[in-house]
Amino acid sequence: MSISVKNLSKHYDKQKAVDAISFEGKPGRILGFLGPNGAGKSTTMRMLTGYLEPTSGEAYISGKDVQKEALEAKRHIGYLPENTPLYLDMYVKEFLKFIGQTYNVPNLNARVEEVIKTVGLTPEQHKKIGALSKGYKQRVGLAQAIIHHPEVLILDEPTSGLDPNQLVDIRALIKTLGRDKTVIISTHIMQEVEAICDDIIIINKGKIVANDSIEGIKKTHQSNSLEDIFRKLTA
Ligand SMILES: Nc1ncnc2c1ncn2[C@@H]1O[C@H](COP(=O)(O)OP(=O)(O)OP(=O)(O)O)[C@@H](O)[C@H]1O
Repeated sequence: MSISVKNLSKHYDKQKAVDAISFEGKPGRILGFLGPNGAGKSTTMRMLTGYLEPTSGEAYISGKDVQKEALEAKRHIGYLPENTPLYLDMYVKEFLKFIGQTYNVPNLNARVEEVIKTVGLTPEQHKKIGALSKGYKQRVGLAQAIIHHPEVLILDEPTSGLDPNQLVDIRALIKTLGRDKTVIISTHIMQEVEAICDDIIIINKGKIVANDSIEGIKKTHQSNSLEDIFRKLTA
């Protein structure tokens, strides 16, 4: 499995932000990681990427322990954090080259050109990042996440704040990127899950309350509405 999580927990004092969760992410599938505000989504994502130390439990990316083999694991991870932190004063290409260098990406100039095309940044490629619209900034975020050919993409609320047109474009892009990667995407937007995800995990108060394919969860709950199922499981 490209993503394997075993009994992962994060406690803040007495609060169990993430409480002994286990799940797997499969290659070529997009996994939606859903939950209400404060459920533990970002905390899980940050532990998966090795940026936050778990209180207990393990996470493996492409077979590498994110704590014990952090550098190896990071080579297989493309991460788009919530609110996409970017260097606004850098030019698009300058930034992508900078990120590519940190991963020692071979033939970097050609790879930068390639990712710019892949994410649809061509018309804006000569601008400073600070001058881009939110949708194009998000494309830069996705470009930096894929530049080193990671097997696993971890996307934390990748479409928040986008207008309806950009939303459709970025979702289509994620779907395309997901064909040959394992993607985990955190969101609380049900239409997003319907539009792009194959599998779904619902987390509530730090615990997993559902883990199934989209068809599977609808069948189990005898409902076609993910919104109703979500409310039932997280109320
Ligand atoms: N550094 C921290 N110190 C204390 N509590 C924290 C810290 N980070 C997160 N928490 C708490 O852990 C819980 C889970 O937070 P998390 O950000 O993972 O939720 P989330 O599902 O991503 O929420 P949202 O949808 O609002 O982004 C929340 O109750 C939050 O207040």
